[in-house]
Amino acid sequence: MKPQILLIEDCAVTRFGVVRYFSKDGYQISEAGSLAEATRLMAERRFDLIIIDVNLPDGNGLDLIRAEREAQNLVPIIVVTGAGDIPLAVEAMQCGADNFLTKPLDMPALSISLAKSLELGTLKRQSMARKRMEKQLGIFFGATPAMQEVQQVARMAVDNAHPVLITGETGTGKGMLAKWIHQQGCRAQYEFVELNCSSLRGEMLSRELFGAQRGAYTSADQDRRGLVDVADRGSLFLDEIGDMSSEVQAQFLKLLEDKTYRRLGDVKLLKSDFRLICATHRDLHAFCADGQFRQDLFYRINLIHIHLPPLRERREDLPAITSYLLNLLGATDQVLTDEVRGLLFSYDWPGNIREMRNVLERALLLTPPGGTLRHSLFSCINGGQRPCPIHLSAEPQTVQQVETAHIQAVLAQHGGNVDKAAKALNLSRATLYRRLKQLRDEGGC
Ligand SMILES: Nc1ncnc2c1ncn2[C@@H]1O[C@H](COP(=O)(O)OP(=O)(O)OP(=O)(O)O)[C@@H](O)[C@H]1O
Repeated sequence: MKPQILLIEDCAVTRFGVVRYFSKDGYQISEAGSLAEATRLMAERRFDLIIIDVNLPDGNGLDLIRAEREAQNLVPIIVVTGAGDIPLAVEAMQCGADNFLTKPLDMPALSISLAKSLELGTLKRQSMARKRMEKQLGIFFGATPAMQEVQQVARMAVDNAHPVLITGETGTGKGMLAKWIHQQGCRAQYEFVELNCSSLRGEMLSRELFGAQRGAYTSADQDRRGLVDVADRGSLFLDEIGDMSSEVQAQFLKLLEDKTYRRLGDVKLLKSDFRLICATHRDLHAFCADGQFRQDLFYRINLIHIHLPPLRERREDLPAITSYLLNLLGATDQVLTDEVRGLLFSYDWPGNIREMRNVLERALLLTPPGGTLRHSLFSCINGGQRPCPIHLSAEPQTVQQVETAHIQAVLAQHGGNVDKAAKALNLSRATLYRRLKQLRDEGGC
């Protein structure tokens, strides 16, 4: 990606010289002859560096520097002043400019300053991204073959720019995985922009995505950037894409195909280079079949598909996930007894990892200092109703149902410990794993 530079300078000759000199070095330079023009360009696009003259026909460049820094914008700024304006240059540095040069411009000196400031900008963004990342939770993958595959595909997704579609029930970690993919990749220093498509309908959703020009609708008193623009060079995460209304689906498909879009009420075509990650708990195949979701859009977003299995289909991971979450919640001293493991194992976790985290959090609050989780867990799972131990029903059952129930009961009895359960069932560990997988594939486990 070419570094995008905004040159704000009212002298056309100086602009011409700078553009000619730096375009051959692989920089993409946009020109503005006034503050108003600069503000318009900055509303449309993100720049990696700004070169600004202090005295402009419609105002003072210092005001722009102040506004950028107040808005916590880290873009590096180089100030250009006349030789006699040194006090102004000092003031510009106090306002947050990164460097200054005097006119007439010495191009090799500007070239060095440009390279250094760009490097500084990258370092600042990386440090911000690292801080953001540190605040976020780590992600737990798990050791079951299904989750190993998830991890493998997710790693492959990190290394390329194709759209990713993450499916799975609520609370399985779709949002977390989307963030993880963004943070591991080369776009991590730019924004991760998240939008839940089920929360907004029709025009509201397209306004949010594509932005709007001033006057496009009654309360639009200024130009508004869309999230597609904010995600430029970063990632755009569209959660619950299955709920996107059909008119927005058509607009979004056009953006993916043409790589351009228009703000609401605007005629100008805009560009944004974002990495697309989508998630849904819906069955998009079924949605396509009954016309609720566009097949062509589905093909576009489904290049890399990652399905996160629900917790009940990977019970073998339960003890490790529990320990992981307890660590995360600061309860490193809690020991998982076989009884607690059995309890966790005998519940289906319809809310998946989110529910498990909430249950553990609540249980820890109810546990007296130095106490064990046991009793509080019983009251927190399943709204205080102790989960029933798995037992054979009085209804007639198939052999497969009986076998499934028996395997689950034995695993629960041994706190999800596959070794112990296999011994009790007189099976080898490998056979038990194979049997579990087989029952799952048949929809029994
Ligand atoms: N792999 C994981 N490792 C650690 N914690 C997880 C993991 N997956 C989910 N969680 C926990 O569950 C919570 C919910 O995760 P997330 O929002 O990513 O799920 P989701 O599948 O996107 O849910 P929804 O479909 O309801 O939006 C997270 O905030 C985190 O606490």
